[in-house]
Amino acid sequence: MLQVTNLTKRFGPGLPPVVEGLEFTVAPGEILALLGPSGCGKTTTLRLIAGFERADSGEVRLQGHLLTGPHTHVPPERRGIGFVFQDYALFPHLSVLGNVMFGLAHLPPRERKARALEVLDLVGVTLFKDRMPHELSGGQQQRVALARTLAPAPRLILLDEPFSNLDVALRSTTREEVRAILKASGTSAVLVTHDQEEALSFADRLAVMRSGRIEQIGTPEEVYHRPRTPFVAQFLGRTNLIPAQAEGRYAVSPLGRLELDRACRGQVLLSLRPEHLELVPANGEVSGEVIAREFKGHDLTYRVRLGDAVYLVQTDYTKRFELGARVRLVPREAAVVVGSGGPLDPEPCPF
Ligand SMILES: Nc1ncnc2c1ncn2[C@@H]1O[C@H](COP(=O)(O)OP(=O)(O)OP(=O)(O)O)[C@@H](O)[C@H]1O
Repeated sequence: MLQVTNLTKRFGPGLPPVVEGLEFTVAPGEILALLGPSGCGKTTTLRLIAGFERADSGEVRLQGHLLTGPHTHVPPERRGIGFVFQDYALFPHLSVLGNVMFGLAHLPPRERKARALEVLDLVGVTLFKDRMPHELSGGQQQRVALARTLAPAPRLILLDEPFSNLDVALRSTTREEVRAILKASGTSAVLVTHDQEEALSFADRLAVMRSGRIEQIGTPEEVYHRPRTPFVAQFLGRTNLIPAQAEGRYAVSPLGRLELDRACRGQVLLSLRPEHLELVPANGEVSGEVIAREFKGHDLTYRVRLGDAVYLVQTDYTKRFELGARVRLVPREAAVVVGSGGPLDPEPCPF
């Protein structure tokens, strides 16, 4: 559906690129999330795809048609792409129905109304069709904004932090609903967010961006469980980064002998998430000390000092260890190799 090739953008001569050499595709009906810290170029990428910004180099194609290229810049209104912004941007002087009909000016009046009612029904706000935007809750306004974007049946929808103005509870339900609506209508989408949980739960695939580049792209499970760099491992939730000496499928580490997710040799940096470690009472072996405990309702997170390092371990709420308890850290999963140990590696891992 969407193909982005080698896309690069600078905001001035001599300035570093804000987006550099971006490459990704979005399949028909697929939802891709662009995730990354503030300022890494997510919104600029969306604006380049929408045509609000001109690229310095690279291509954007929709269903094979060139929209952005060396000598091509199709204007935003002729791209067949919908856009949902963070602040909904509903027209305050138009009713819900009026807002949704606005983007359908090309249709005869009767068809406009019928199509608007159809999408209002799809997003579940038909009851509010005659209300003004200020008479709706944030979540309802967001659904109307989505209806307005869906009404002209765009081939692709770009969503820029669309849930960030909603409170936590409304946010997750609206997110689920919007995902279901996109799936029901078979619309492809690119979502920009800096919220890891949102990207993991909303997207079919996600791209983790850093300083204008994609550091890793894959399904949420792949990127979460098999991060390929320390940055990706740390950005997608909490993790323990552990230096170790690899020898095939195992490594010697401060936690003892660890199984690795792939064969490697030499100094490596490993990632083990807090939920992939278990705490066991120690009986004289090499042990760590529980130095902090954080109760989070359904689970507990412990901080354990072992040697010079402090490790995070997440256990279920039934595992109780007192502060000062001596414990052993036992991995429940293979450690993930996320980096080589440094320039002195005799045979560094191939990344
Ligand atoms: N029109 C512009 N002129 C100059 N610099 C810009 C312009 N738009 C964005 N930038 C810069 O480009 C960089 C990337 O901005 P962008 O908005 O794409 O990041 P982002 O990842 O979406 O961040 P956030 O999560 O904070 O919205 C920032 O350093 C920003 O200041």
